[in-house]
Amino acid sequence: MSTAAAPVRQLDAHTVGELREAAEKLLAEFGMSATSPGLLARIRETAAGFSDTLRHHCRPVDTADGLFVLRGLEVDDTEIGRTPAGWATAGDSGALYDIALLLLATVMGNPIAWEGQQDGRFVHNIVPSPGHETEQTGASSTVLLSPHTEDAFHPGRAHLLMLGCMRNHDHIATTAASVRRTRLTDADLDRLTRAVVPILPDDAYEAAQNFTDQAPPAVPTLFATDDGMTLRYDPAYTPLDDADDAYRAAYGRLSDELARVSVAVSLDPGEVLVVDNDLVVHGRVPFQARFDGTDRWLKRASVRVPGRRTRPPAEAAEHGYGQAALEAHPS
Ligand SMILES: O=C(O)CCC(=O)C(=O)O
Ligand SMILES: [Fe+2]
Repeated sequence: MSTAAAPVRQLDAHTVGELREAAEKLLAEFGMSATSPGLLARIRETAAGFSDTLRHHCRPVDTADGLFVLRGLEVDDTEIGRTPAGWATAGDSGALYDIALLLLATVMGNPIAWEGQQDGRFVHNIVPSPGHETEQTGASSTVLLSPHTEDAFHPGRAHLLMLGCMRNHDHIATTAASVRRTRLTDADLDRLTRAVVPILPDDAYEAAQNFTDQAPPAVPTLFATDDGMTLRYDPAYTPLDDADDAYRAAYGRLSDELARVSVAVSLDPGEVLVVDNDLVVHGRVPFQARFDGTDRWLKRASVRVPGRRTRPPAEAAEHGYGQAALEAHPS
């Protein structure tokens, strides 16, 4: 893994001010709730009025890295208070940044929330939680969070994943690997674009894991678009034992390639990592949590981009294990 610099989009002071003032105004107007329908409507209005400069910084990912870092926002380490001990007790901690993230997300597309995840909130708190150290979820710490497509089990998953950093004293890196940087033989590409095995719901979705109404659909790992390859990948939740040897071997070579091209991005407070969830798989290095209120703390938003053609049309028929995402801005 390399720590090669991710493409950075630096916001100038004026544009940061524009974003911050808008977020402060909405927070003052709506109190502390980051998800009321009234607030969401005002977020949409406000984002529509943003300057061309701010909008330009929110343009789609435009390199094969499949990601960028928005830099310029500042986070006052004292003002934000203690890192919550878990998402369930986070409440409105850092609510200003929930709103700032939703404003940016709304410029990029339509933020989504899942009823079955973090109480249906549009912005998730990603913090290490005692008792969850070794899980394959964002609450883990001592294990490597292996590279995955976010919400890979679902056809309505995000096109973009945004991770905004509140605190990261120990410089713990998010990992990211773009399928557009991998090299695979035509034979492997051919195998991996076939629908052979399903991707099952991850441990963040208890209700989906109990869904037994219909069989899990087999889905392709890779999909060739006019603009290049996209991927849907979550090995920890893919029953590869059900695939034949040739498929397993090809999948293994894809995993090796993703590891080879993986970059480590250690976010500083105020930075927002934007990952194209169709091009890039992300994860996190293992770390020792502090559990003393000063732990690493990220805010996460998921965004759909209307009209994208990065996925196989057959996805439209998938049941999504009974889960549905809520869109912040009804179309
Ligand atoms: O903690 C991180 O850097 C990433 C965690 C993750 O996979 C996520 O938030 O979706
Ligand atoms: Fe993730």
